[in-house]
Amino acid sequence: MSHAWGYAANNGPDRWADNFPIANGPRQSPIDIVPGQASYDAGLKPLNLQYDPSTCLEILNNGHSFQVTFIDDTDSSTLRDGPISGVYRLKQFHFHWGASDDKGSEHTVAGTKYPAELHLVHWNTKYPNFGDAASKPDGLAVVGVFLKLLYLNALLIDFLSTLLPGCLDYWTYDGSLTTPPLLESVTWIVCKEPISVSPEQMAKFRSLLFSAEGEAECCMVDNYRPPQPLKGRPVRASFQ
Ligand SMILES: NS(=O)(=O)c1ccc2oc(=S)[nH]c2c1
Ligand SMILES: [Zn+2]
Repeated sequence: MSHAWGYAANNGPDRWADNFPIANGPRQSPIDIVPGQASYDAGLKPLNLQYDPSTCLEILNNGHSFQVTFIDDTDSSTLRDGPISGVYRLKQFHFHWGASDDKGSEHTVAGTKYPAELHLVHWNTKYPNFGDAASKPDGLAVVGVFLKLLYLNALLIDFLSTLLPGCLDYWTYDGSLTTPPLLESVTWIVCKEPISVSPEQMAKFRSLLFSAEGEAECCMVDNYRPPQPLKGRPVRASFQ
């Protein structure tokens, strides 16, 4: 039976535990990152991200976000080093955002919400595919990048906009998918430095629809899960 989970009052994050009891598990995501409580780990390596844009397969509205999916049958777009060992392949990236600029990110930094958050989803190639990896404690690695608004003219912002910040300092902790099935298989890597987005780009996000054709139009906004209990987990920083 397919679970009709969503972000509305009757099927949103507070109701997910009804069908996905792991929602109250020991390593749920997102979390509030408190920089002063993160411990610097000199053993953490710099992130090694190698992306080949030609392996982009399709852009789709999956009813919860819009997602850019990649061909993941070779090591053409990968994540190595950082807090992980081995090679993880990029499967897809997607975003979470708010109805207004004061909310939208899933992770927060000392309580601060950003207007949106990018998730670059990778799976551990020691497993045969994403689906199998998603059920393993070291199966997935998601790089989270905060988006902040920059009020520049459209030409300049298009020139500036990239998927990754210049500085790849990050926090890392063991967590989960932030949407059902909420599997506790994600090594989270959250970049300290946000990337910039224009008001026009944010407006485009907010013009997407949760609803399918023929249904009453419902704008895709506030598709974020709020921070979950840390339950004693360590949060490490790659920077001092
Ligand atoms: N929001 S997220 O934790 O990056 C994430 C990543 C991949 C996913 O696949 C399914 S299914 N739900 C997912 C949630
Ligand atoms: Zn996500």
